[in-house]
Amino acid sequence: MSQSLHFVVSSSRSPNLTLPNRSYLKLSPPPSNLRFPVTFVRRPISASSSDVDSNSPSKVLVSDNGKGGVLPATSPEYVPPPSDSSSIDVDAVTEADLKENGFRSTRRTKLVCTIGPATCGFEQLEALAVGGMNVARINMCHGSREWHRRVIERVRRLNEEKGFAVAIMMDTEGSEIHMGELGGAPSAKAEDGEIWTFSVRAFDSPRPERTINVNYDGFAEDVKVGDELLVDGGMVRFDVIEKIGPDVKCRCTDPGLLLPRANLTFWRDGSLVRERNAMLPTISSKDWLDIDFGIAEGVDFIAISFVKSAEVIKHLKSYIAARSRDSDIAVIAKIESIDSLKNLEEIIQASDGAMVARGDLGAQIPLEQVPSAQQRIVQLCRHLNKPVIVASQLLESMIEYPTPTRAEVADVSEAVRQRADALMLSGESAMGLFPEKALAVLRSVSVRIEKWWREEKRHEAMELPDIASSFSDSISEQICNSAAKMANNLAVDALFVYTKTGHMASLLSRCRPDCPIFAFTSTTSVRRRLNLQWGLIPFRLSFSDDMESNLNRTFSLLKARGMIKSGDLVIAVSDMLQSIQVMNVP
Ligand SMILES: Nc1ncnc2c1ncn2[C@@H]1O[C@H](COP(=O)(O)OP(=O)(O)OP(=O)(O)O)[C@@H](O)[C@H]1O
Ligand SMILES: CC(=O)C(=O)O
Ligand SMILES: [K+]
Ligand SMILES: [Mg+2]
Repeated sequence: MSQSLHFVVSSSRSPNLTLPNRSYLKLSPPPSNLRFPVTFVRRPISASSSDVDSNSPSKVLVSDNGKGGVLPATSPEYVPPPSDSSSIDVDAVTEADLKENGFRSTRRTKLVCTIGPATCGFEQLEALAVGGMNVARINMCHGSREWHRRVIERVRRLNEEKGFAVAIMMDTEGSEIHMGELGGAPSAKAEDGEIWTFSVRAFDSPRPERTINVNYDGFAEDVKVGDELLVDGGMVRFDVIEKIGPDVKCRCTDPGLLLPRANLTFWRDGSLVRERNAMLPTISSKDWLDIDFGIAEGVDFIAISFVKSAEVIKHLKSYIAARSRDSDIAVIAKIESIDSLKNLEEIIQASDGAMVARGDLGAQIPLEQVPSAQQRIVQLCRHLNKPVIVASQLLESMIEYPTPTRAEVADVSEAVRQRADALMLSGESAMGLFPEKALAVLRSVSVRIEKWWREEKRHEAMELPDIASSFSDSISEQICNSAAKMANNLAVDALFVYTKTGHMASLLSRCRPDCPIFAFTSTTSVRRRLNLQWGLIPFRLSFSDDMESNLNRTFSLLKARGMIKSGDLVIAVSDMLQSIQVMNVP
């Protein structure tokens, strides 16, 4: 195509217009059944180089060497272009990836890293960002607020100084039952047959031998002699043998390492016991203080642990809306309890995203039910257009070893094949010996499985249900579905979406198209949030309502930085003008 083909479907938002339920737009012949004006224009789109910010440096920081390794940063003094109206913000890693590997091999699956003692330094955080971390997660179960504040500060500085858009996710502690600290010890070993005391009493240090504090006051009343007590979902097991007031004596039946603040569950006749602890609030008083902290620090996501119902999500969202200036903190529901599975659809509907928190989920339902629960949650999230994270033990052995087990690679592959939005590292990045290597494994497995899926055309003919709640939403949804389908049929190089709130970008992402989606948005907070969603490459760019000038500017800016070239075929949509445009980059 030497000349660009440019067609616009425009509609006013008149409610009298009816859009056929699923009418995919075809290039030729023009659709005759659409009842709003359709214009086809054949004309080249011209780009003027005067728009290019001549100051934008486009030095390459790093790149993937195609074997899953990272080439070292060559330019530590890299300064990103200034965020003024004439520039476009994208990080150096994405830029290098696009230039060197082309659009097709960009990674679509996003990566979340839990930050802990192994990764909290500036250089360590930078290494993770360079290695592809899209979201940094801080877990309020561990560390002080001051510790978390410093991590947030460093991530923000990294974004400002190096042009990254790493988002921050704060994860609440929740009212789970867990052990206390081990008096400063990193762990304690429980041996087979040993008698340990679990008590709601707090102890002065040093902690009495073989004694563990439990954070839940009702513990001794809820458990019964004969119950089985599981630490961290079964890493260590005890039988309850005697109750003496606040103390519960237990015999170790599966020896292992007890870690500070490890999660505790108790089981009776093969099922999880949910006595009064089932009445514990999802958001504890400590969680509310942490949430206030998160709002004040302007985190991008708040993940709520042990969600039981949609009500708590709605409650938190209204709390955030009342307190946060732009109320743009997204709420992620962690699916890790039996109740959350019972109320799954309502919970996901009320949330801005979900996490398959397999660690605690596997301590609440039989392990063999976790894979089907994962598949159900991932599918439902995609149907409802909510980003979904698959979390816990993806590369657990890499806490200690530099290579993963084959089974772990297969597990990561399965999550990628399910087209989850994001994969998460927990202990691997928080306290493991090989955080960067673990991240590199997630990256290379993602890229490889995504490619395999495209080559084999393994995309299931997934009919996405209509989810729009208004007529204008319905137009957006149909446009995105059609644009994604056209992008696959025409094998375009990239989809462009100009979006203020990110909604159109997420609708495109939901279709999981073969090509990457360049999402242009004018605010840095929306850019960071889009970083959690499958296939989106978020750019910050100020743009107008005039799509032609937006496109011309974008082409000039991206061409000047070598990120696209003349002849690339692009489909563009926007949430200002409801249109689909197909064109070659001039
Ligand atoms: N901020 C921190 N300070 C110290 N250790 C941490 C921190 N964050 C995580 N860790 C360590 O990494 C491990 C894994 O982290 P992760 O966030 O998965 O926590 P978790 O305790 O398993 O609970 P959750 O169910 O909330 O994920 C923790 O058990 C803890 O040992
Ligand atoms: C991530 C988390 O909370 C879990 O897997 O339990
Ligand atoms: K947590
Ligand atoms: Mg959990």
